[in-house]
Amino acid sequence: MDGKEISSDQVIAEMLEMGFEHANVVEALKAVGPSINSAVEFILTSARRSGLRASITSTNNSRSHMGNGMSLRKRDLTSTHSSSNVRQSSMLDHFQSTNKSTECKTDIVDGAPFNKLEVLPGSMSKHKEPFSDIDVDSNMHSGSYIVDSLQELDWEQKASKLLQKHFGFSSLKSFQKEALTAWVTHRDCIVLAATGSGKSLCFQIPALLTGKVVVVISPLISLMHDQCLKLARHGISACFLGSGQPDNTVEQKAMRGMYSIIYVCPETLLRLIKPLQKLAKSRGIALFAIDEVHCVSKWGHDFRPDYRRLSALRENFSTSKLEFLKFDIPLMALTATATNLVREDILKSLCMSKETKIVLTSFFRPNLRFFVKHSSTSRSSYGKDFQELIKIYGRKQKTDKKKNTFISEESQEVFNSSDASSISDTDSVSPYDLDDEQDDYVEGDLNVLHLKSTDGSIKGKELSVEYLENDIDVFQSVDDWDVACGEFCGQPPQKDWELSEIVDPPKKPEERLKLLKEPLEQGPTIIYVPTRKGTLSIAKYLCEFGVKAAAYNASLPKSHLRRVHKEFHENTLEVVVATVAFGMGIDKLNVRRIIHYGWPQSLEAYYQEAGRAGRDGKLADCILYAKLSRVPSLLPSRRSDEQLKQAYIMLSDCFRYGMNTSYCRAKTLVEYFGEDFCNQKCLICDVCVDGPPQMQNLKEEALTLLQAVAAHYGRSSDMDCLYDDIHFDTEERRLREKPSLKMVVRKIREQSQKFFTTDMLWWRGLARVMELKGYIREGDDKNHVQIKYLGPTELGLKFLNSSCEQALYVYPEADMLLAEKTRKPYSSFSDWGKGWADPEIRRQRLERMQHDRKPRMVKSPRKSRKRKANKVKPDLKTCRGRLAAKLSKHK
Ligand SMILES: Nc1ncnc2c1ncn2[C@@H]1O[C@H](COP(=O)(O)OP(=O)(O)OP(=O)(O)O)[C@@H](O)[C@H]1O
Ligand SMILES: [Mg+2]
Repeated sequence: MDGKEISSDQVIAEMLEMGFEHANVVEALKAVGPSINSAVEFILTSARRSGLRASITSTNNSRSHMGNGMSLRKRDLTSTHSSSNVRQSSMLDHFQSTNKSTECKTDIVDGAPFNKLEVLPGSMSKHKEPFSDIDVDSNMHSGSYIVDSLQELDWEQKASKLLQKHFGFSSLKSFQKEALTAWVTHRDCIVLAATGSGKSLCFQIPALLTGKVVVVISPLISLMHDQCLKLARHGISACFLGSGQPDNTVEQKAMRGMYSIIYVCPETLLRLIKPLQKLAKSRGIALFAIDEVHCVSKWGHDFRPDYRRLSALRENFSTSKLEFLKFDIPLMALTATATNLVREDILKSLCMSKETKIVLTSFFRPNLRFFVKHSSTSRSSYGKDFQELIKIYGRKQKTDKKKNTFISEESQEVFNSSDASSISDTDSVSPYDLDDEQDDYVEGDLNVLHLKSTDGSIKGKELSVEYLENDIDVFQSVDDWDVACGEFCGQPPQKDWELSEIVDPPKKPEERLKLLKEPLEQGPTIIYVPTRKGTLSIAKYLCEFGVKAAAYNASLPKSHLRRVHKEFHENTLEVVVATVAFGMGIDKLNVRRIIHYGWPQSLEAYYQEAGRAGRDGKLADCILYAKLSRVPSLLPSRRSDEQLKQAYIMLSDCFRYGMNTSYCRAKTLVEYFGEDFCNQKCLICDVCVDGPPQMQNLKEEALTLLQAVAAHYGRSSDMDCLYDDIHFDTEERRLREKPSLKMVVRKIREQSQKFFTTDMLWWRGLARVMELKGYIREGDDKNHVQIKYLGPTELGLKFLNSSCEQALYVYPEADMLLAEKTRKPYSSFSDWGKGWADPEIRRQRLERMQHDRKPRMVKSPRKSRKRKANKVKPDLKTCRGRLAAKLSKHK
């Protein structure tokens, strides 16, 4: 008996579910009685004895008997397969998950790592031998098995059963079905599905369906660890390999086929090609899944060079390389954030087949409410910005700091030792927010400046520790995780899914509108900040108000980080204030708010982080607090020239997202990823709720700006334009060929009565709008987040020249509105106001303002030298030559 009384019917039912044929089971029961173990043993040995012929016959019989799944058949099964042989691995899962045998009962210690595979049922022991010893039929290969067994079993039905049994879900989502259908038909597949939509199941199910191994390539040890832990809870054995794996026997065991799912980082995978080829021959590899596949692409937001080398998968696991394969082992690439460009790059870099199936789900998450709010994101704005959080989570009185601070003592020390004074306290819109030099530097909030090297990359030693999260794999070393044993036994599935109720997010507009009236349910908040210091400072602030908050960044002690993870998952922590190190794959259902406190570096990163909210389908908020008056800067990272350029483009897209006032936020986001958003609006973001601002006819302003630009390039004289009064003297033109926005606005203010009080910030917005309309272009060949040096376009010149009366109605953007709001009410009657009317006084004032200006950052001597060198007056001959060339070019 298998540890307890069990009837023949039960044994038959269990074994049928495991995939054995009815006839074989009945025969086995006749021979050994109602014992699953003995019956399995009997079938396996008799199959081996009879040269596997019998099982083929029965497979065919059962196929006709079951009569389903035939449409999936791609090729004839000419080889001999040992269904029993391959099903041994299903058995492994089965025993681990159902805990039916006495042996299993002793093996599985609740919550403890699974380290006693050696004492699994006797039938398994053959497969515990080193792979060189495995008795493998050379005709048995992963591909034909999949087709064979899945046809006979109706994979959809079987998958549903497994889903219910292991995960407690009633059905596969349609995109999961699509991805699995591609896999069943041996096709490569790219799965592009929203964050939290359930991509992992697409590669977990194949392991359960076939009993073969699924190899998952993942970028972070923490992510692998997290997933292994979850799988174990759902009764699926898994392990992760790589530098973070403390137990060196795990790798050998994995290569012998003892885990259903193996997580590896790309480097490890490349090292293990040979053993994996042997594994493909022995237990079989059902699938290679490349999770977070956007890491492959240089155009993505989280490029990892090692991911590019994963083309080795196609090279080494194809029919041309491995004779025993009948088709290439399928690749499944998964991500939540890939633009069209990134998708193309993935296909090419991984050498995916021409028939690759692209499974695309909507990126739209109807239960997420997006907001953008202006804030200086400095200490002085905490009170205003976190008022709501304190109201929700805070205890009644300001509490004893020490008692309630969820920052470990070590991190407290880090905080105390940091120079808090370096955190800017200003909340006002400064006329210097548009800093001419800003984009030449990589700078941050904390006055920490880092120069790029001449090749555009950033030297390692010059990187600030404040921002390094992108360059550090937070948990990549052995010490980082207290993993007593890096293997995860499939324990009997626990019904922990019942703890969190998952609802279908509202799809219909009326349902979404209803959300507006609903308060957010209870649940934790994650605040993402760009700097490590910021995490400490905000967490400390919140703790002082009794909020259970904790900081999380890569510099903090690992014990603290582990505690934060644990308490966050256990709902003990209310707010985690983190850098991007609190990273990919955080899968907690009830996160109610994701707050970004400072500009993210790309919309991809933003959407991925924001996507951690509301995975239970209930309403959740994604709020971006950013200093809208300031053009964001790139955080330091090692980048090639090409990557730097791309990084600027992505940051610029993100900046535009923040500046937008008229286009639904959700629509912007999903369209960014190439999706046609079928809804006009999400109805619940700030733009949809508040409505766009009133359109303004800015024709005069636009013409004035164009006129000033054209004048600089010497184009106004040959044109019949209305605004001929703005001119640059030739000296100015000679000294600086490219007119910066600042310079142009200064000219406009000086020479046009009407515009002398207008704010720089306002013109910045207009310049961006005009760039989008194609009237002006960036006149510099360097990278900028926002148009900086203005150049006219043909379309712009046409517009300038046209005598058409048509108005130019545009929606003012966020910076323009901000400028209007903070506009100083200069009265034309005040002395100050009158002074501005006088060109000489105005010139003096502007000059004084330039002088009074405090340096915003420590500028490196090297850069200053460069700038000085730029200012050296060129000789007359050179200037004339340049001007002549320019004019002839324009004519
Ligand atoms: N068929 C299903 N029915 C109901 N819930 C599901 C289903 N498939 C997956 N889920 C649940 O969806 C949640 C998210 O799953 P998963 O971590 O795989 O998401 P993901 O798409 O990989 O997200 P990310 O992009 O953040 O990695 C999990 O809690 C999972 O249990
Ligand atoms: Mg995932």
